[in-house]
Amino acid sequence: MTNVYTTDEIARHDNATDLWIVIHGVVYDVTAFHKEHPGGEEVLLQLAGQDATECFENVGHSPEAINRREIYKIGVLTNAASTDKSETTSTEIKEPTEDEWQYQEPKTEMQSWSAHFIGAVVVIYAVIIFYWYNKL
Ligand code: HEM
Repeated sequence: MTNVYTTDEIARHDNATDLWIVIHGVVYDVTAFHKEHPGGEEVLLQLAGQDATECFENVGHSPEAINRREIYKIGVLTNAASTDKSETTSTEIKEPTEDEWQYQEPKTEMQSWSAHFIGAVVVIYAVIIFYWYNKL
């Protein structure tokens, strides 16, 4: 069964000899890894015992880094701690799916098919105007 941790519990693992971080609600023990982290040990030390999701995503880690992350997974963050402060005794927390762990590109307002459609209309108009001018 997956281990479930509270933010308070995770916060206790905040140093070089005991270093946990949270990414997308998943808890990683990177004690053994932080010294060999290609991005430097400092960044991981600064976020020790905390949620490192934003930093992890901002860097735009490679798929290799995302896969490597799995080696250090030790459990998940309890929903009670991440969403609200209410007490819960349930340990049956849904494990995030592979999709939830992957970095998702922010959804743009305009879907790509409509962008292509508008692009095509602009091109058609440009061709019509071009021929129209050449006929004059
Ligand atoms: C278990 C967690 C992590 C793993 C396994 C990991 C792994 C890696 C790997 C393999 C790279 C080399 C580049 C790449 O393949 O993308 C890298 C680079 C880097 N990482 Fe991480 N990383 C983790 C967490 C973090 C966090 C939480 C931060 C932010 C605080 C961070 C910041 C960076 C930076 C700044 C680089 C350098 C990027 C560059 O040079 O372009 N990493 N990491």
